[in-house]
Amino acid sequence: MKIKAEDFNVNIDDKQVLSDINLNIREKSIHSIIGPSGCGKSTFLKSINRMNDLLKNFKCSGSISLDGKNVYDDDIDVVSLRKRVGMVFQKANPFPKSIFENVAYGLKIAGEDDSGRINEVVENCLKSVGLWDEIKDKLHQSALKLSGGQQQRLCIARSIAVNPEVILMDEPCSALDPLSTLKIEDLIQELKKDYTIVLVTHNMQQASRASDFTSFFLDGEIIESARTSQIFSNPEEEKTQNYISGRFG
Ligand SMILES: Nc1ncnc2c1ncn2[C@@H]1O[C@H](COP(=O)(O)OP(=O)(O)OP(=O)(O)O)[C@@H](O)[C@H]1O
Repeated sequence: MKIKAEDFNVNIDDKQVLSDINLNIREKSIHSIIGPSGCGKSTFLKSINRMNDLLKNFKCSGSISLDGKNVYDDDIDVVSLRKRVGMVFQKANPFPKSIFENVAYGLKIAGEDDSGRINEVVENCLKSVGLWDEIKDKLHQSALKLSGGQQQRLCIARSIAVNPEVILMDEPCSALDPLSTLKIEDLIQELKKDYTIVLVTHNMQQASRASDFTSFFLDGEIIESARTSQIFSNPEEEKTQNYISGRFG
């Protein structure tokens, strides 16, 4: 397993937000996390690359392993962990810099100073996210002038530029129109060849179209985890059935 959560618990401000999470995420698969608002989806996602460390009053126990090594071990370097485990947020958040600089940023921070190499990576990443043809003549324009869907693809290009192993996506399409959403979903399928993807989504159709495995969270617990086809056609738990048929949440 690429990622393995074992008896993972989170408290924020003395409130238990995640309880005994046990979850396996396979390498080069797309794993959706679904569940009603406030059930702990984002908290779990951000625990994988320790983004929650930035929160005050965050406490966790149990483990989340990446390739068998607990990311909460004392000897883990959080900067290199976040390089291995990239993240794409709900609202596209390009830097207020040029398109080129957005993609080149992580490489430069990592010390790459060969401009030929940087140009090559920027071009390849923009091609991977299907943006190259649209924007190759305006690489030095501000990224903020792109449409929302283009900005989100740019943010995905930025995250893959540093060659991560896992990409965490927190409702990456929630601010996008249906056409841009479909483009991102197609892109996620392409990315699966090279990366392990964990996708938090409110959109049940998206989870069923886009992912291989799905976990249903409720009140900080995992109710059910299975192949996506099973979760949506024949869930074992009544609570899952109720949620996917829109009876709550
Ligand atoms: N920074 C924080 N400070 C205090 N409580 C928090 C914080 N972040 C999350 N929580 C609490 O943790 C619980 C889970 O929140 P989380 O954002 O993980 O849920 P979610 O399932 O992703 O919700 P949504 O679908 O609405 O984004 C909520 O009760 C929330 O109030």
